[in-house]
Amino acid sequence: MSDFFIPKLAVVGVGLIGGSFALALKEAGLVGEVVGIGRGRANLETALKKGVVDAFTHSLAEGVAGADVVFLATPVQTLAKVAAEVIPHMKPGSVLTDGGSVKAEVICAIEPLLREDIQFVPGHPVAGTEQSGAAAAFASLYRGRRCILTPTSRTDGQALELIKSLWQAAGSEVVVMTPEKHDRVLAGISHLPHMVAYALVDAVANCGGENENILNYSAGGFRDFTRIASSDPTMWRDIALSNRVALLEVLETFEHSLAEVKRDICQGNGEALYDFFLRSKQRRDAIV
Ligand SMILES: NC(=O)c1ccc[n+]([C@@H]2O[C@H](COP(=O)([O-])OP(=O)(O)OC[C@H]3O[C@@H](n4cnc5c(N)ncnc54)[C@H](O)[C@@H]3O)[C@@H](O)[C@H]2O)c1
Ligand SMILES: O=C(O)C(=O)C[C@]1(C(=O)O)C=C[C@@H](O)C=C1
Repeated sequence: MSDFFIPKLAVVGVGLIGGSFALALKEAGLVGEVVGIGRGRANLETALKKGVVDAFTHSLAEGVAGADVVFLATPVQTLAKVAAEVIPHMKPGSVLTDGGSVKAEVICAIEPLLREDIQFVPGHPVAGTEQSGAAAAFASLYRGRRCILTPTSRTDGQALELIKSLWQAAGSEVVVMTPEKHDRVLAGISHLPHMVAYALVDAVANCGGENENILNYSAGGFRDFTRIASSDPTMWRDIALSNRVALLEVLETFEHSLAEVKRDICQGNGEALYDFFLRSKQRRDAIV
């Protein structure tokens, strides 16, 4: 048995992220019992049936009692509230961690709530799909992906190593960075693309006029580009609001890029358009 076996894991919010974490650790043989905590009974029953959790409860206090690790996987703007309810009931020596997509605001809200005898390791698996709920969870979600951990000066080194080992066991490469850098990077590579995808669907839906839904003619290009616009609106509302400063900055940069394309089209400047498209093609080709 590994020296970081977790006898009891509590997962608050048994959806895509929390459920997949539980499944990955179960598959790796690193957890004993998994208790799921949530609000919707049907989702928790699905989780139980799929073997994502071994038991579930609607009570945060009951669910986290005796747990060695508590993983928070609810929408970003609920994390601090959930943490406030969970922390008083956690076992001394246990570790609290999370999978929220925004870090600085969440950490600022959670750290003052911590007790001396529990540790907090903020994290974010950079992996997901446009699906949500326990039905969407799968054990290999994190395989070959990155997980970013954002420790602060208050984060305990041993707890950080434990959570790092768990994500590695789930198949992820673990990267450590500051919460502020995390939020800037994610604003660009994740939050902006989701805003653009939602806006694109809206814009194209409005292009056909009142009597025609031109989305019905959409093919590969539109569907590939907008897959992520099928993501959960609650999750993305929370991310947009919690990372508003970094997101507004990248939205402005995006507006400049779009304005450049628009200007070159307007001026019939084929050379500039070609150079612009080539530069972007080369940059994208280099990462896929
Ligand atoms: N979906 C992704 O691609 C992705 C990737 C990385 C991180 N994240 C982050 O992980 C977290 C969970 O996302 P997800 O995709 O698993 O969402 P999800 O909707 O699949 O699961 C979230 C679960 O939390 C439950 N929940 C909501 N509020 C709650 C509360 N107050 N108390 C208890 N349970 C509550 C919901 O009922 C749901 O079952 C979010 O913070 C999200 O930003 C998502
Ligand atoms: O692949 C997807 O559907 C995702 O949206 C996953 C994705 C992203 O890559 O932007 C979304 C949000 C996260 O916090 C991390 C990953």
